[in-house]
Amino acid sequence: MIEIRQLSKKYKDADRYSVRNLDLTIYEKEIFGILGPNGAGKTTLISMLSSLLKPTSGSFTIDGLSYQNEMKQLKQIIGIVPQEYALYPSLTAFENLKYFGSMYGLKGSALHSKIEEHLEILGLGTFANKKVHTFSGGMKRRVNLIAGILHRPKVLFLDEPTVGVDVQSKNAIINYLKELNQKGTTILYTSHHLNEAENFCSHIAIIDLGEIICKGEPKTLIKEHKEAENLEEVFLARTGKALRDYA
Ligand SMILES: Nc1ncnc2c1ncn2[C@@H]1O[C@H](COP(=O)(O)OP(=O)(O)OP(=O)(O)O)[C@@H](O)[C@H]1O
Repeated sequence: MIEIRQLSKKYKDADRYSVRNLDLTIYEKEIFGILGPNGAGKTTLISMLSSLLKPTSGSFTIDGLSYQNEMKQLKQIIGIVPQEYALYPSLTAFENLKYFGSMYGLKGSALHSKIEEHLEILGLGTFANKKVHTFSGGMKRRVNLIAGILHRPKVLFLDEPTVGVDVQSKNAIINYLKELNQKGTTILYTSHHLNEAENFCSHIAIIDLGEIICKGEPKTLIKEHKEAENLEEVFLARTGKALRDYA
């Protein structure tokens, strides 16, 4: 489904690669977690795959479509939920979602009922006509999520979709994503919540300094690390305890 070959990114004027010669295959219907310390290259990787950032070298295909030659078709089959809210604060939740839906060619009563349905599922039905700047962080995260999936993408990219939200919102978001996955959406997400990733992901890769240092099913990785009882302990065993500060 997603074939990544020798993908690299070096930002202008940077003295090191943020993603380096990365090879990875993600299969259809997987929930794949990209985990790693601060500055490991998670956002850089997901931004390249979701066509927000141009790779320095290497290639990838999504559902057989190449980012170099078939970008237009590729953009139609992916959904993006970025780390920063991509919402207009002075518009209502409904108006925001109408705008995002129309960007994907959705319109009329079909779009309206889709928006209402999703707002309802994510507990925002009664807030449809309230301006987004009045929303809490958890409410904004849920609207941000709906904006990325209204067009029913085959592949969904999410960059830390549960950062800064309470347990209830996190629960609603994760359950909703599981449902989408069961209906056939392949999910690639980044997170620092290793407990969440352990339960949510079918497969994970830990990256550090732009390279994959281990990958597999969470349960298998925990078994392979004799000293580890959970994914967080695998993570610390593989990435160490040193702080990661780069500028
Ligand atoms: N626009 C940019 N220009 C230069 N360097 C950048 C830019 N964006 C990111 N970097 C650098 O690239 C590296 C990878 O950053 P990236 O944001 O991809 O990491 P991350 O794993 O998502 O980190 P975090 O967990 O903190 O979000 C870091 O060293 C960062 O400083």
